[in-house]
Amino acid sequence: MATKPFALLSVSDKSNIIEFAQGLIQSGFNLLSTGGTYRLLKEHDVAVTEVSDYTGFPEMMDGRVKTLHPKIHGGILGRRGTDDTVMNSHSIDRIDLVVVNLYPFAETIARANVTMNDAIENIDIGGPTMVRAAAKNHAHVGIVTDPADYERVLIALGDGTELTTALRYDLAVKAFEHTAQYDGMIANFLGSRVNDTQEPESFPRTFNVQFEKAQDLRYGENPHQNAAFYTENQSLKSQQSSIATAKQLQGKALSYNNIADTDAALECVKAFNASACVIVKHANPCGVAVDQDQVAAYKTAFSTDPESSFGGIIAFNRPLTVAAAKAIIDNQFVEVIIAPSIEDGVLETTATKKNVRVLVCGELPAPAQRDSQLDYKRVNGGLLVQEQDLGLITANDLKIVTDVQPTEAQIADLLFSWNVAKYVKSNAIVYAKNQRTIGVGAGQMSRVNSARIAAIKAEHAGLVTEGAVMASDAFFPFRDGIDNAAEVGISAIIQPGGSMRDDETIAAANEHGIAMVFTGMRHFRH
Ligand SMILES: NC(=O)c1ncn([C@@H]2O[C@H](COP(=O)(O)O)[C@@H](O)[C@H]2O)c1NC=O
Repeated sequence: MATKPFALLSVSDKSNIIEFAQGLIQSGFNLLSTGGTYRLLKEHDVAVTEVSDYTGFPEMMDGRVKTLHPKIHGGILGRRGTDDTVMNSHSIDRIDLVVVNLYPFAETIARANVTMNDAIENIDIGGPTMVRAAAKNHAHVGIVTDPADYERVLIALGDGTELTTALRYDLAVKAFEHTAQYDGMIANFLGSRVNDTQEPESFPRTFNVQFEKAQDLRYGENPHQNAAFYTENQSLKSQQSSIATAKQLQGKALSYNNIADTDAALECVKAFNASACVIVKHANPCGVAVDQDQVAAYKTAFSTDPESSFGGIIAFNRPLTVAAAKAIIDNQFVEVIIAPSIEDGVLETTATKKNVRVLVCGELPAPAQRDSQLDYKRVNGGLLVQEQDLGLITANDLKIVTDVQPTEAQIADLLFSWNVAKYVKSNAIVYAKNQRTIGVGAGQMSRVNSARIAAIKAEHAGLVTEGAVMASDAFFPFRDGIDNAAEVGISAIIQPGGSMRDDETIAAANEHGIAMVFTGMRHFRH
């Protein structure tokens, strides 16, 4: 029987494995390794025994069977103290540390034109078996699945081969999280195809995604609700900027509602190519403006609805300037400011209101380049899953349906208001002029009431609706919405069209001399 325990190294991602192996030898381990890992270590003069020499069985079936042997699994799973006799009688040595990372299934299925055979061959079997065995026996065995842990494991080992109970437990939880995510990915891939076909046919039969806790929250939407913020598992996470990638540079801890509203503001500001400012309150944009001058963009957005902007969330799609930060801090109570980055000096400016949360999220993708993510909505006892609404409309997509043709300036404002309406809860009505909102009517159960509210808000803010354009996130079921728009002086309307009474709304627009365009795309948001 070996006096020193074994560490078994079998890794697909071989980064830093040589240094780690050398460190393990110094700590007092003998090393066991599978083919590819063994060869790499040998090439670097690391003393190591090949698993096949130890078990007496060659690796076979193109690597499908390498470590699946009682001498390996007995060495990992044997209960020290309880199973010593049986281990001795079968010449099974202790394997006290298992270092495994799995076949790259995620990378394989992400490749264009991946074949089903490639995917199947990249389903690791022996690796997860060892990972789960070691994690189960964490009372005695350490399991390392992430090269990022090599350093802390070597430090913890020092000159010995024992890890603390706490570290073994932590590594075991991480190992089960790793295999759960790995198997979830496989189930999603196979479960969204029928009969071994290459192309996905549908959403998977079971929906398996892993979210990692980013932070505990003080409470949820209300103080009597516990809450936490989870972000998508690293391997699935989009690389694009989002609330999940954002870094907080100053201010109080983010609340549940802050995170939800910041997401709404950031996703809305991403819709604009030009420099824009979006102010969100209770998940709805209450002021939006496009202006190269960031201070002007902020001031104009704010002036749409100063009352609602109080305690709002403000998002920019350009680096935050000192001047814009100062304009905000001097002007209003704000919960969160988020921008791709900040200029030098911004934090000195915002520090005067130290509770204000300042976040940077990294450069934003162009509107047409946004990653397609899935949207989830929990219902009691279930989950609704859909593709994110990233539908884009350009001037070329617009169908002019009235006698009056919109001018170029009106088309620009129609598209602006359409972009805002997409981020306003339905029924959504947005009045806009000169690339700024004039009034936003959100979340009403009848469309005409949203239109009335947009007009009331404009009046309240001292803004003129005469000559403004109007966006409606869905078609007008009756002509009353158009009549209402005419009453407040709306000059052009953008809406999806598609109602059985489109003729009536077109006739109403013609009667009032309003230009109207159809997008053919609806943007309900609940
Ligand atoms: N089949 C087995 O018994 C087996 N044992 C370990 N592996 C995997 O083989 C990989 C390492 O292989 P190599 O050292 O040959 O490069 C690791 O990702 C490990 O998880 C196996 N491969 C697949 O199941």
